[in-house]
Amino acid sequence: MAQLRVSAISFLNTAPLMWDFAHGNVGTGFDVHYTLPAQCAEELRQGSADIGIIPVFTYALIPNLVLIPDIAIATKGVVRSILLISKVPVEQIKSVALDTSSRTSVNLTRVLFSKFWDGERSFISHPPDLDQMLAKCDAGLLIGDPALRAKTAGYHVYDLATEWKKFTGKPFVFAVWAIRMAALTGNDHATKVVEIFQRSRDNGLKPEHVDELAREWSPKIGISERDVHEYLTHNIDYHLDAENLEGLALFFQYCEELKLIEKAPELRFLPAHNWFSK
Ligand SMILES: C=C(O[C@@H]1C=C(C(=O)O)C=C[C@H]1O)C(=O)O
Repeated sequence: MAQLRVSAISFLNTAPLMWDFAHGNVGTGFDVHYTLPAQCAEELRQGSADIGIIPVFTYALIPNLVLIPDIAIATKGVVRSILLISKVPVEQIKSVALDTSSRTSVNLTRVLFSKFWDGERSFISHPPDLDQMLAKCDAGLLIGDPALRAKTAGYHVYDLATEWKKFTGKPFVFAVWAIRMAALTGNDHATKVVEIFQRSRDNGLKPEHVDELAREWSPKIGISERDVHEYLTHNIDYHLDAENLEGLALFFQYCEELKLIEKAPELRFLPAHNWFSK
């Protein structure tokens, strides 16, 4: 039986989701590798990966994907790792350098400027290097670990999930586990995928495992164990509950309005029971 190729994200925020994979508790059915969000989506699009924790924006662009229910990288409020860092207050920003790793937050930035921050700005894509970004533009968007590490003293810092919540009253969803339908048909592991990925998330979020992740990641990111702990338990929300789905629906609606996507996609979920027959 072929292994399912899993494209995972190398950022701290996905570490709880990957707990069982990192600790060998899922058997041999999965071939996991780690990359950046934009590349993760690209691998699913090309078919070089079967399952990926894709930027949710790209779900609207890639056909024939299904989602694993109730798992997300989301936030109900402050996210801490999606930052617009600016030399000037937001109303005065004319140009923005957007992190090349991102597909969701770059479009969240466009939505916030268009709908709530008074119109058009110029955008360029740029690798996540804050000094270089701010040498070229008024502001830079950083996501993930580079945002957690960024030295922001002296700049105006906008947490984009906080801004989204301020304007819409809703949570924000950044990433979801998506599967190429074609990869599941006839694969022995297909029937267990939902259970395996949800269990891995639940194990990763057990208090003793969050403590372990905090010890492991604190020196890697250069923030305190307490901050890592807080980030994984309070900032990031790992569930795709009804409230998060509402936030997601509104984001897709705005993306459609602004013609960033052709049409807000219908969300299709993999059922948790034995659905695929061999
Ligand atoms: C909250 C985050 O969500 C990320 C943001 C993404 C994006 O902007 O495309 C994609 C995947 C997520 O890992 C983060 O990494 O900081």
